[in-house]
Amino acid sequence: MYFAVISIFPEMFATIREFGITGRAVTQEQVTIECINPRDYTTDNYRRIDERPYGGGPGMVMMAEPLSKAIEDARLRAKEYGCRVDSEHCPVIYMSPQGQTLSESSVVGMTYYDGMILLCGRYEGIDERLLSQYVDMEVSLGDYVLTGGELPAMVLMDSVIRRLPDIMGDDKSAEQDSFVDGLLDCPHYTKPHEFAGMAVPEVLLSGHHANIAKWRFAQQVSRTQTRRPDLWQAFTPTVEQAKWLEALAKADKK
Ligand SMILES: Cc1cccc(C(=O)NCC2(NC(=O)c3cccc4nocc34)CCCC2)c1
Repeated sequence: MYFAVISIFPEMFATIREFGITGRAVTQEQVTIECINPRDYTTDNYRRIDERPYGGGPGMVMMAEPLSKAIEDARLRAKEYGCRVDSEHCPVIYMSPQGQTLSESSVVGMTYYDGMILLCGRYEGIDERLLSQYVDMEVSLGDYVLTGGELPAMVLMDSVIRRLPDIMGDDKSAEQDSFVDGLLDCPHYTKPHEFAGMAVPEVLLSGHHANIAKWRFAQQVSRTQTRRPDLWQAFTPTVEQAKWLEALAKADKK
């Protein structure tokens, strides 16, 4: 999968290009992450990419021109990489507080793209005419104020990359399965057996896999009910999980 990131701080993206599972995906060429700096598309001596806002007010606004050239170049590179460069297969996504909030379901949808071109804002934002001309989709990480769109872009890329086929391999984490079915995660334990006077729940030492799976599911259910009643409301159990829920309900009645 091809990612082009348009940002004035390309060095930030070493975080996902050089570490962990995303870094391995890049090394193994399952994923390409190209960083494009709009400053390289300026024509003035000061390499301006921002200007004072029309209408006054604090801060600066990112200019349309350099960003438009950067996006055009990103499209060329995406095409060279083999992407079908249109909004269905390689959208221009603006990381923005005005966007749709990122969710696991929208992440899954993005794994079907050939690629994506991610636009990261800084300062007060980007000239609206650039957005209306080039942006296919605005995506937000959530309702809080940040200094830039780079971290949201990395979160989006991380969540998409880990969902691509052949990335997680045998270390596919249980966490992926749990949250995908809309439940919070169960507790995890590892060596040593004792820590700060606390042992490990006996069932996890029993080697009884069915009981262990039931205990973990029960933990996911109770944690979701207590910590995220909104997720619990929306939870739709599989046939298997519905059976386990019945068994749990019966057990609670005893
Ligand atoms: C709730 C709210 C209202 C008004 C402004 C801002 C704000 O933070 N504005 C600053 C910028 N914020 C983000 O890019 C950004 C922020 C948050 C989540 C995101 N998910 O993707 C990109 C995101 C926009 C231009 C430069 C950074 C936030």
